[in-house]
Amino acid sequence: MARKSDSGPSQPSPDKAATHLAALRGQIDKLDLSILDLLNKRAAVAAQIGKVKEGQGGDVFSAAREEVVLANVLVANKGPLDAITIKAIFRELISGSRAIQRQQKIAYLGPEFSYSHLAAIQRFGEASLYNRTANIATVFEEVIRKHADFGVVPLENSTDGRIADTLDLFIRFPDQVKICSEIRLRVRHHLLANCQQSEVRRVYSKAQALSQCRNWLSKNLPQASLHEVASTSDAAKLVLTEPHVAAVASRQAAVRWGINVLAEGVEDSPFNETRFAVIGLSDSARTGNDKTALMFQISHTPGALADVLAAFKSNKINLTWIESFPYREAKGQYVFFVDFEGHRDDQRIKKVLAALDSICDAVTVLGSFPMAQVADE
Ligand SMILES: O=C(O)C(=O)C[C@]1(C(=O)O)C=C[C@@H](O)C=C1
Repeated sequence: MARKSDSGPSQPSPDKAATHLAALRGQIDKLDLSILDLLNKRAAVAAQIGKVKEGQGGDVFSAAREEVVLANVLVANKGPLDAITIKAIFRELISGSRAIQRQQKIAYLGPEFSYSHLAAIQRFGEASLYNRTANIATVFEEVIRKHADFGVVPLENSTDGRIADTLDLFIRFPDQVKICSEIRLRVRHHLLANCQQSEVRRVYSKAQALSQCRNWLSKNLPQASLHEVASTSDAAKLVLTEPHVAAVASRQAAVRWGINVLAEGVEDSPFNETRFAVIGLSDSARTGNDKTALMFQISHTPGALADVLAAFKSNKINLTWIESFPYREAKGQYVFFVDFEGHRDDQRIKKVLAALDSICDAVTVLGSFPMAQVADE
């Protein structure tokens, strides 16, 4: 008597499977053409919007509108594609729309594949033109001189706190640039090398990246010495020229220079994140889920800072960031930076800004912008 197979449901014959596969691929080919048609119909509408904006002298990039577009599709999405995939698809779609309207030039702190570059691509997609600069001051200057439409500058990271150069530049150029968008980038570091992990003798990276991976490196590469270089990209390039060398850098750097990823996610903190500001000549319209950034100076009198904080408290405004920064022009004076929930057009924010005007020696609104979610690089 023939024994029943215990290997589960019977498999279709190879011929049947091949026919089925071809039929499914045929469905995908047809769907792709429909999607392509819809993509170009959408792009044609975006081109018309571009003409309207041109007539009004409006900006191509609208951070507020892009938030709404993304929220609409994410709420409507029933899968099986996940939110990360939908976001990535729409990011590139919108990037393409902007390029049709007028290609946007984005200045960022280089080199290529620095985390500033990755953050810029997160926000502006592949269809924008990117202009790398040697320092953060040049990003500000490029925007002010209108050589770039926008600039991407780091504000703070979760391990080392504020980025002093950026805060200093907001003080040096008050009212000349505005923050129109923020980018929160989940920073993942990887160990890149073209030798075995046991053969690594030297590890290169930027100072912050080495400090963010210190525990992992001492546990997993006790035989290697650590060396600071100007950027994670420079570190990756050294892997190509020196033997027994590894770099702590991004996945994109590994792909760009054809280096193996020996270990992924070697950062010590699972919450390693850098927050960036997108600077332009104006800030963003209200979305209902916004933040505002400002800097202020107060007199050296008892309770002056407490009065400022009390104005936020009495208007029930949640602060999301506060930093004090030495003011170079006057010894012993400080400039305070705060971010809080709400848009400068909200009634309660207008109230608090009016209160700060009477308490502070100087107040500069750096901009209102949509509150960002953390994005994976
Ligand atoms: O709605 C607009 O203002 C558009 O230009 C369209 C669009 C989009 O593709 O959805 C493109 C660029 C803007 O930053 C926002 C949205």
